[in-house]
Amino acid sequence: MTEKQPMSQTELKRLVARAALDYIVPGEILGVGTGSTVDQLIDQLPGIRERIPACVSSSERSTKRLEALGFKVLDMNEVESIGVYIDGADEIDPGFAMIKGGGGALTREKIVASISGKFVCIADASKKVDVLGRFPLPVEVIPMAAGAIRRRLEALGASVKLRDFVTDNGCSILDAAGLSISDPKALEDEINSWPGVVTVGLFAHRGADVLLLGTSEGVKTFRKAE
Ligand SMILES: O=C(CO)[C@H](O)[C@H](O)COP(=O)(O)O
Repeated sequence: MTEKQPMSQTELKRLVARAALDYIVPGEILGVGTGSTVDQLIDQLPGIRERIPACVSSSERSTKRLEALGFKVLDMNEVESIGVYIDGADEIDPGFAMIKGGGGALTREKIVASISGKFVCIADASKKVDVLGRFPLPVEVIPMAAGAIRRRLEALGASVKLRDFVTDNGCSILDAAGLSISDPKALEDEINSWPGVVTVGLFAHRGADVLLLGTSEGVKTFRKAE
């Protein structure tokens, strides 16, 4: 008898992406995030094309992929609200606060999420943690402030690296490792208050509403407590 092989991370991502299709409301504009899990989602959207009149995307990368598949991508200024936003995460805690921005799209992700009624997070099981901070926290900054923000993050105990990357907004990203984030809302507020910070990749005030987690036993669905 052949033993069943464990699913690869890519297969888990495909699985949760497929499960997210059920959350798409026919006729509503869809908010589309960024990353390898979302790429799996985008690749499955043509199968339900007739349900999606248009999308709002959180990055040039996702926009290109959506447009290549023939989807209409609206500028966010043309849209007042979005029903459902589907995106991945680098980490998610039991309160549904997330670290995002591993792919560098944190600011636009936060903007699109802010006008979305429901945030559906799609992630493989490795992303679920008890306390945020194992994944380095991305902070998008105005380039001239990078040194000052780095020092402030180091004062919090982080070890900080400047990412070799320019965001879609023409800004820089600092990755702050070694923070154990027990109060994500307070840290989100604090870092966002520093002059020169565009966005911190903590999504605590606007966390996820639904988590679709890809596990070896299949997709597990978690809903945020009211
Ligand atoms: O926040 C993000 C991009 O800015 C992504 O959602 C996050 O990095 C997860 O990516 P992946 O699905 O590739 O693991």
